[in-house]
Amino acid sequence: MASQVTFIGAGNMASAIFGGMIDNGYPATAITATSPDAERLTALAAERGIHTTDDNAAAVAEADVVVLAVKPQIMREVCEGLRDAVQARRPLIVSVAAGLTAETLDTWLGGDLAVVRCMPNTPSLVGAGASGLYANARVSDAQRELATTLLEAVGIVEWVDDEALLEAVTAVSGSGPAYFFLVFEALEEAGVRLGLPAATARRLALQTGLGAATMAQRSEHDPAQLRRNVMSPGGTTERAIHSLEDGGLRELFADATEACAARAREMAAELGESTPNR
Ligand SMILES: NC(=O)C1=CN([C@@H]2O[C@H](COP(=O)(O)OP(=O)(O)OC[C@H]3O[C@@H](n4cnc5c(N)ncnc54)[C@H](OP(=O)(O)O)[C@@H]3O)[C@@H](O)[C@H]2O)C=CC1
Ligand SMILES: O=C(O)[C@@H]1CCC=N1
Repeated sequence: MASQVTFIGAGNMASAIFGGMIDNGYPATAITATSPDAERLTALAAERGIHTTDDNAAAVAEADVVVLAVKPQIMREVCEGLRDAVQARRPLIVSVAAGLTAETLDTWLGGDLAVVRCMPNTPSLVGAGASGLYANARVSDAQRELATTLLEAVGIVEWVDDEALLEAVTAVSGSGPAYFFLVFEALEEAGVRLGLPAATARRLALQTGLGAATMAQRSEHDPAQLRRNVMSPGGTTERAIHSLEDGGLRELFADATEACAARAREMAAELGESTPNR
């Protein structure tokens, strides 16, 4: 029988994950989602066939997995409201919230729980996500598999064995979609400067990004080799790549990801400061 999965919060990230699960054949009747928004719950029940309720604690009573999918700023209040129900049931806790450590969540929920912490990214909303996952010591192999199944419903999953590495995951893939969006913006602007209509430049830039990523995923060659394959000696790409390298592109990415990871650490400290038992 399928594990009972309860989503606390039925917003973008939660609906992407349970939508992906259902599309992959997971029984909708084994899924419950909660929200304070009654209209949203009615629509979700009708469209997806899942159970819905505005009572978080009741939704946890029979759950095998509880996915915490509310904003980090309200997570403490939500967890404290769930504490008794979670301690009575002791389900696997899966959090997709940015910046909150497994230990902080465990403390807010009363302690001694199996907690999986995820860093997803927004392309999960179109089934092309990339998530980094970390499990605390209480998570069993079967629970790891379950967490993998949930997050693989919206993309690829990479496990890290040190929670601090989720900062690196944030720097590469959590925040990463924004880097590529910036590149698309810059490429479109550059195309317009060279005379292309904006719509044409955008379509060409986006399709090129999609094509390059698809090709790199399918190829037996690494991205460096694929890049060299485009760079005919003495040709146009060579000039462009030299210009990007001379402009310090690699160093810019190193600096940007360092800054991102540093901010992830700061945010964890800021959000963790409100931990009751610290
Ligand atoms: N790495 C990344 O890029 C991403 C990370 N995330 C993480 O995912 C989490 C959810 O984000 P996202 O889905 O975008 O946010 P949304 O605002 O779309 O979803 C949060 C949902 O929680 C509901 N909610 C508010 N209060 C409660 C409550 N007390 N009990 C139950 N539900 C409640 C909200 O309802 P209402 O709107 O009515 O208040 C809303 O539907 C965040 O913690 C975020 O950090 C998400 C997206 C990407
Ligand atoms: O920018 C942020 O803080 C969040 C975390 C990763 C992506 N968005």
